[in-house]
Amino acid sequence: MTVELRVLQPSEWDNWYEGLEQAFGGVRQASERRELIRELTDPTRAIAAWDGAVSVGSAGSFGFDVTVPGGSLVRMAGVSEVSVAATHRRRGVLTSMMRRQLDDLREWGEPIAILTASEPAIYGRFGYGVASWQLMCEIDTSRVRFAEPEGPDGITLRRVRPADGLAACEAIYARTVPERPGMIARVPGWDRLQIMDSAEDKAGGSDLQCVLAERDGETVGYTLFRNRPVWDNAGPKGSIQLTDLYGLDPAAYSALWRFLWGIDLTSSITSQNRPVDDPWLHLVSDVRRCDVRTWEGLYVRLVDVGTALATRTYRTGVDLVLEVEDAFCPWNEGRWRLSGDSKGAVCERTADAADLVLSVRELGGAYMGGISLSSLAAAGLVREVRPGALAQASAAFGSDVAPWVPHNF
Ligand SMILES: CC(=O)SCCNC(=O)CCNC(=O)[C@H](O)C(C)(C)COP(=O)(O)OP(=O)(O)OC[C@H]1O[C@@H](n2cnc3c(N)ncnc32)[C@H](O)[C@@H]1OP(=O)(O)O
Repeated sequence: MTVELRVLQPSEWDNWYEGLEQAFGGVRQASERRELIRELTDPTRAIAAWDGAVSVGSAGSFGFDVTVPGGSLVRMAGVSEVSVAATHRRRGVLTSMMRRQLDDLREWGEPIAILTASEPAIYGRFGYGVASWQLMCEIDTSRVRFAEPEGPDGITLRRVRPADGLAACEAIYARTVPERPGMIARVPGWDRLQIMDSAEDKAGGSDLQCVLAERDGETVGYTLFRNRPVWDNAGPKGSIQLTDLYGLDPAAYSALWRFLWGIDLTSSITSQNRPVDDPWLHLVSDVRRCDVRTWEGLYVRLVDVGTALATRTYRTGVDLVLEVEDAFCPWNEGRWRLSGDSKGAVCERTADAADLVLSVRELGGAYMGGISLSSLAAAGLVREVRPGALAQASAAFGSDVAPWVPHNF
């Protein structure tokens, strides 16, 4: 077997994408979704692995602007479309594509790569660290009360067709992007993916539904969801499957949750991906009956440690030397002095003694402010050399708002 890696040619896209679909189980996606993905895929950023004329591997990336702690947007490579044919697995094809991709990103001057993984065991070896958790829930709305704060909110709700409400929803989404690390600014085209409504998206549920929250004629929030009607011997037991819910203020946010809670003939709300500090957790009468679970969400890989650490700000002042281990990208190895605060940062090579020793994977994990360096140290993954350095670094890297990635890619 000789596998050759090449940049994808547009004419090869069908072959390449079919290989990807095969690797994920062989179910062909709806043509509308396929065509949109084709449009969104930049072939010049996509790696194709070929065994003769057969496409046996894929690895793409999208250029995204992502919020980092402090609120600014930083260009990152959103790695996706990764697959190796079942006939060619466990022979190093993925490893060779990851090698090529990280070399390319370095050459293109893109200091950070991010992804969400199909399985947690895959990407740590390439220097990706878990940088956020996401919350899943199944709320028993027949037993759990939504204890909304009292007071007039002036909110009215309006149901619209998702396509008709898209511009208003996207305007709300855009306003929330700078408020939370990990949020990805929408690139034109990706908004259409949000309201795609093929049979595979519905999976037994209704068409996608959209409700806008408005105050004085201004949109101040929205929710996208499906209703999945279920009846059993005891009567109706439908479920609301929540896709999106954003409110610009507490009143708009609560009004949307209250609305979902009260939909007749349903007794649960489920979501696969909410932030771990979602405010509704404080507004329910019985959080145990909300069946809250967590998954790891975003993975971060610092491609160029110096540039990456200098592109975010720090919650408190920091001035210390990090000794970084990075076997897969050895150009990052060695000691870096990081000095910064809430206004900006500098990170440069130094010959000074190390204050903290850690691998690039842990540094990527801590980058978005949601995984504390102290907890990584407690796990034995960060070593404090100078007493006090860990507390200083952990406070500086942290974020008040948990990182979260609601944007699929
Ligand atoms: C960002 C995204 O797109 S996530 C989507 C990832 N794609 C999928 O999950 C689709 C289904 N799976 C696949 O296509 C393939 O199994 C891949 C892409 C995950 C792995 O491809 P392979 O070519 O088999 O990986 P490769 O041979 O380079 O493996 C490198 C190492 O990772 C390990 N590894 C690879 N995949 C997995 C896995 N799913 N679980 C655990 N270990 C894994 C290998 O055992 C190997 O370990 P070793 O170095 O200790 O021997």
